[in-house]
Amino acid sequence: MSTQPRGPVDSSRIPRYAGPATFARLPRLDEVGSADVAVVGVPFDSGVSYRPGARFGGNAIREASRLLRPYNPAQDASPFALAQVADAGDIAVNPFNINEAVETVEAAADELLGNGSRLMTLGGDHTIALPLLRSVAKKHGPVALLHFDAHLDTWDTYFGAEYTHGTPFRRAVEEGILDTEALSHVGTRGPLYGKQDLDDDAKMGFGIVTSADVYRRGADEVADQLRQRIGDRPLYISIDIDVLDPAHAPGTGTPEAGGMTSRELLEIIRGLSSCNLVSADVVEVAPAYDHAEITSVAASHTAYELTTIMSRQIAAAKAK
Ligand SMILES: N=C(N)NCCCC(=O)O
Ligand SMILES: [Zn+2]
Ligand SMILES: [Zn+2]
Repeated sequence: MSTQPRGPVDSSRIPRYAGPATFARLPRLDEVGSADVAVVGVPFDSGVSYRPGARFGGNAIREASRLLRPYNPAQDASPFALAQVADAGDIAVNPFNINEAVETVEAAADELLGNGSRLMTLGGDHTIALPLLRSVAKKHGPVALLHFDAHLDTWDTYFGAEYTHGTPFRRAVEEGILDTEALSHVGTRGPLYGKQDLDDDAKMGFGIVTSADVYRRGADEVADQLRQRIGDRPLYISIDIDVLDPAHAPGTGTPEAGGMTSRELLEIIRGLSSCNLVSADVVEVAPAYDHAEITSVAASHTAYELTTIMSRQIAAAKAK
């Protein structure tokens, strides 16, 4: 882009609580024409196995993101000046037909990615990671996956349904859209259906860094290990906000005790800033169970760090 990116509304002139919410008060995509990073919402939660409400997650994250500021000291970058980041609004998905919804998300992602954007998707339940990965793989080939979640999400079916929030990554492995040399779950914990869940997961190629591992080894060491595994492969990061302890993210549908702190999550992400991040999602924010925006604030900062990584890389590529 020859012109300077258009950044967020200036919160020193227009109070940050005024006006309709876009992510980080950024311009809408239709105001700037095209974007290097498109922030897109997917208000869909028909794939959940327990508490519903993640369909409201994207807008809750946008509301909570009003307080984000333009300079990110943790990555020494001004993400919205380095690249054009814009809010692409929501993908209008059918809440009554999961298969159709999955197709709609894939088609919408194809269009945004086809216009040269990287995607920062705000969920929505975790079902939507599958069509997003399909779309990213069409562009980049099989991608490395870093999956932050309390859950494996490699289960097979629920009530006979193959597209649910507990099954996206098994489907993705079956479809050959993931690089099975570089698949990791981070933050896993809690009861499973049986030991077989772990055996199946390992056969698919996943490595696991549990929530307890993060606590014992610390964020820097975990990030180092993940970076080595990923190398320079195109990377997709999928963040289920229930990776955080319910104290840090009460507003979610399937909470599990013993999770990571938001500080640990943010520090691990920052430690991945040199990775080739091609797109990312933050999912499973269900504001009806939230208090004082605890969960949506954590999610907005998570998306901010991910966006910063993408913007820095876009700027570095343009400078070459
Ligand atoms: N992806 C999330 N958040 N949860 C999956 C839980 C699936 C289950 O109920 O066993
Ligand atoms: Zn989960
Ligand atoms: Zn999940």
